Amino acid sequence: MNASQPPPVATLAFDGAAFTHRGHTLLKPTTLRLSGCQRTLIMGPNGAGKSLLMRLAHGLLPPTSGAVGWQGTAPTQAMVFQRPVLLRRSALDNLTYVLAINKTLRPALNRTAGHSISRKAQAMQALDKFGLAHLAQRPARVLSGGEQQRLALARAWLLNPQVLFLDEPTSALDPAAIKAVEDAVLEFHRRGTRIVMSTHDLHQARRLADDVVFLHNGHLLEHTLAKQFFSAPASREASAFIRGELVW
Ligand SMILES: Nc1ncnc2c1ncn2[C@@H]1O[C@H](COP(=O)(O)OP(=O)(O)OP(=O)(O)O)[C@@H](O)[C@H]1O
Repeated sequence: MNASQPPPVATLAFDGAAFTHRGHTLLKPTTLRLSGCQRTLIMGPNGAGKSLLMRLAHGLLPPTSGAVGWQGTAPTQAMVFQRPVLLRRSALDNLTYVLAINKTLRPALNRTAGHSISRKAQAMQALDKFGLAHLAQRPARVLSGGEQQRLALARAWLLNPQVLFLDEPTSALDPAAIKAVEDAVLEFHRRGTRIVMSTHDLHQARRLADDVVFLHNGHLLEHTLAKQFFSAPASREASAFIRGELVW
């Protein structure tokens, strides 16, 4: 293996993992393997269980039965939500805070010509990368939806995660902001980050997916290569969803 290549990412395993709340099984027993450094898109109509699956995968929720875990060393992870969770501070301070509390950071940002650079300078680099440098002093919570999402991505960028989870990150954004998020996702992936992202946007999935996990009503119906999913889906529900006929 080339010394500059990132180490392979461990496999995420769902073994009969289910989530039940007040007697309702919202995610039926699910067995799934997510391996390799792919871009996996979790798809399905509203209420299918996409966010639940993402939260179980990222460890934010424990399954009520079955198991979810990494085979091998758990990778470093970050998650970007539909509505970013930002601190009541400036955009810049949201990033310097992350730098202060985390030890594993993007190495290229830690050094300039062999010298370490300040947290503020690293945060400014990340803001600049995501087109937010002019908004550094603006309170994060008054930024527009698209700007907040880019700030969330800049924060994730600083963490240099091996796996990035994104839960419908573009559902409230306009086309230009959607493109900015998609470009960022592609760049994360180019730099060696595994992507697991939920969306109900078929066009977006066609643009981004290597493989697709399709959920309907809490059931995992398909996990297949994107090409196959879009050309010859195996389930009736996925066929209807691709034709735009399956609303929920
Ligand atoms: N923590 C929770 N406790 C109770 N019910 C939940 C919880 N999380 C999700 N649900 C319910 O589980 C079902 C699936 O929700 P989920 O948010 O995973 O769907 P989704 O596929 O992400 O939908 P959307 O596209 O609308 O965001 C919904 O009926 C939701 O109300």
